[in-house]
Amino acid sequence: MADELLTVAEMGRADRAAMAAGVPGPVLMERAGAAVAAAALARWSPCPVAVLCGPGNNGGDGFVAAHLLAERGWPVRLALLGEVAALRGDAAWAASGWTAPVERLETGVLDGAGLVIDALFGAGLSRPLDGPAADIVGEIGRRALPLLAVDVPSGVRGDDGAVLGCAPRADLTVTFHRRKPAHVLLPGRLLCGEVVLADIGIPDGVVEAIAPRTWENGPRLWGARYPWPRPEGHKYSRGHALVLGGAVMTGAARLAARAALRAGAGLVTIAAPPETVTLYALSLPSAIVLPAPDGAAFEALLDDPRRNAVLLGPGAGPGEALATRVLAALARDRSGVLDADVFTSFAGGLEPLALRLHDRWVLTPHDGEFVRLFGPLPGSRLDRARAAARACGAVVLLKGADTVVAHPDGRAAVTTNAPPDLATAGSGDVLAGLIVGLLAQGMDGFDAACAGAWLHGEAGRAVGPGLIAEDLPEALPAVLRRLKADA
Ligand SMILES: NC(=O)C1=CN([C@@H]2O[C@H](COP(=O)(O)OP(=O)(O)OC[C@H]3O[C@@H](n4cnc5c(N)ncnc54)[C@H](O)[C@@H]3O)[C@@H](O)[C@H]2O)[C@@H](O)CC1
Ligand SMILES: Nc1ncnc2c1ncn2[C@@H]1O[C@H](COP(=O)(O)OP(=O)(O)O)[C@@H](O)[C@H]1O
Ligand SMILES: [K+]
Repeated sequence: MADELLTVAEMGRADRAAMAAGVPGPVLMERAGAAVAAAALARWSPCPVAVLCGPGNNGGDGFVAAHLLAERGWPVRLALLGEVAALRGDAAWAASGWTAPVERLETGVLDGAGLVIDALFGAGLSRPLDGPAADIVGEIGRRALPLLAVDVPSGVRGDDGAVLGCAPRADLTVTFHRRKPAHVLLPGRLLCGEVVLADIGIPDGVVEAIAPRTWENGPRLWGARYPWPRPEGHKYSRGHALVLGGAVMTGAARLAARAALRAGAGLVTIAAPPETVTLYALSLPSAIVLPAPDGAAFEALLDDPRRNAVLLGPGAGPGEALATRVLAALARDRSGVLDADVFTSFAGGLEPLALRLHDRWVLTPHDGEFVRLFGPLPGSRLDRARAAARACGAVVLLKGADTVVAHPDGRAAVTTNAPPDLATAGSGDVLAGLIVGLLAQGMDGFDAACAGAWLHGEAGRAVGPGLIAEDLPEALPAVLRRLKADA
């Protein structure tokens, strides 16, 4: 499945470009409807079907699919929101191929149905569902009917996966040409069920011309630049990460350091408060643990240019001391990750960071931390992460079930492989460690954030139920072995 995600406007451009290149609208609609019918035939045994059509082209796809399923002998009832006479363009053409009755959109059309095809609204959804459309969506849920959604479950907004009014939960969603953000962002992703991407013959070259800026996160995005160890390499050629260790919450930096080592950093130094040196050293034999009693000692560690990537925040404790160390790291030519307590330390005061950040730094806030630093930005998680990256000049990774990575230049990726088992204390520290480990090996900020989030998700899946954060670094070798085998 292609990784690019098209906005509704970009998909409209793709449709128009295809038509301009000589593929007529009805041909696109015929192929879209045929893909819907094929998906129904592939997944369900013949059964009575209720096809629910809306007033636009999404409804047009429904008319085509209804016709093809009826041709195959499936008992089909079709109901339309509005009047046939009001249909325009390709949808009117599609309706003309349906000679059986067109029913009014009422819940009675669901009686006896073994499958519902939802072709009410797709890309054209412009306001919350109400009236008969909302009634029937509610009834589909109450009756728990199997559902195939055309393009998106009706009520889900294509650009951000938000639900306008209400939307049904589909078992299968058939979408066309490329997926939309709604197929990967929550809650849309959860309402789509399985997503099938159908080729409707939009010519090669259309996507390249549109040059989309959003992707599903996965190895195809960054795998070619993954920093596998080279035969002639040595530990000094694999980067050296410096992790600021806290005095009280020592687990966070320990998890992060371990993850940085597992990600392949050649060396990891933990800058530790003197009284904690033994603790850090005993629990992490492969890390270097050095005492850093004050800011000057930390700066001395930073001054060694071999320590090329820095992680600050996990377990560090918020406040002036952390803020000073962050600014010291940013004053040097390093890459790094800012996480956790950094966001509290700079709450409401982005400017000192924004002045110094650049795109070899990655900020990894969860939603709460994000608001603390960037304020309540409007829009979807994609919009907010993009706006934040632009505002601070660094890569922003907004954590959650649908983690978004955004670059200041507008590129963004949505991570879809993370299981909810990752929602456990310390899991974010591991993520920060993975990213700093990849940065130390020379990956750029966007690649490192995307790769780190994806590896984190895969490690989470490998462990599954019962996962605790300590398991994640240990799960990494098997994940990396598979990644390398597939490369
Ligand atoms: N050539 C094309 O443009 C193609 C379009 N395709 C299909 O066409 C769909 C997009 O078609 P449209 O742009 O016509 O949009 P839709 O069919 O999604 O809906 C547009 C219509 O619904 C009305 N509407 C929007 N929200 C409403 C609400 N909440 N309550 C009541 N009415 C509402 C609008 O006023 C408009 O009349 C895609 O999702 C896809 O399924 C496919 O056939 C492939 C080719
Ligand atoms: N429901 C979920 N599904 C998938 N991943 C999740 C979910 N909730 C949280 N996560 C992931 O778990 C990690 C939690 O990080 P964070 O909130 O910083 O925890 P901590 O500070 O305890 O380490 C993040 O990578 C986040 O994306
Ligand atoms: K739909």
